[in-house]
Amino acid sequence: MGKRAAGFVLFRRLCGEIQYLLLKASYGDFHWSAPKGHVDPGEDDFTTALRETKEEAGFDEKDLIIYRDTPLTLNYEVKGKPKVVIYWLAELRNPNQEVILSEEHTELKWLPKDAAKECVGFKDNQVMIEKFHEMILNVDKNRTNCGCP
Ligand SMILES: Nc1ncnc2c1ncn2[C@@H]1O[C@H](COP(=O)(O)OP(=O)(O)OP(=O)(O)OP(=O)(O)OP(=O)(O)OC[C@H]2O[C@@H](n3cnc4c(N)ncnc43)[C@H](O)[C@@H]2O)[C@@H](O)[C@H]1O
Repeated sequence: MGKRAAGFVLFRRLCGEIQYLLLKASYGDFHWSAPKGHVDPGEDDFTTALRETKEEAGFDEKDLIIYRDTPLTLNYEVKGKPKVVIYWLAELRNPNQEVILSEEHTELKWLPKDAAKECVGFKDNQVMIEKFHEMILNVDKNRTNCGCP
C-alpha cells in the first residue's frame, strides 16, 4: 500500500508581497516542502493537514484563512512506493506570527512564488504553487470587482 500525507501550502502577505512558507527537512535528502505529514489510521486528510501544520510550524486553524474547497493533490513515488499528498491553500492571518519549527526541520523560508518554485524543485510541486498563486490572484481580483464601497 502507498503512503498518504496531507498539509498546507501556507502564504502570507508582507509589504505587498505574497510569500510562501517552506521548511527544510532535518533528514534524508534535506528537501524543502510545505508543512505536511503522514495521515494516521482513522484520521481524515484535513485533520492531518491541521495537526501537521501545528506540529511543524506552530499554527492553529484560527491562525489561518483556509481555501477549504480547492485542495490539490500530488502523486509521486518514494523508494519505489506510490505516495499521495493532499494540500490545501491557507493564508496566515498575522504575517508577523512566528513559525515554531519541530525537530523534523532545521530551517524555514518565506519566499515569493518564483523563488518558492525553485526551492521545492519538483515539477509537480511547482505546478501546484503556480495554480494556488492563480487562485489567490483570482480571489483578490473578484474582491476588487465586487462593487463594494
Ligand atoms: N526520509 C526520512 N528519514 C528519516 N526520518 C524521516 C523521513 N521521513 C520522515 N521521517 C520522520 O518520520 C517521522 C514521521 O513523520 P510524519 O511527518 O508523521 O510522516 P511522513 O509521511 O514521514 O511525513 P512527510 O510526508 O512529511 O515525510 P517526508 O518529508 O519524508 O515526505 P516527502 O514526500 O516530502 O519526501 C520524501 C522523499 O520524496 C521526495 N519528494 C518530495 N516531493 C516530491 C515530488 N513532488 N516528487 C518526487 N519526489 C518528491 C523528497 O525529496 C524525499 O526524498 C518524523 O519523525 C520524521 O522526522
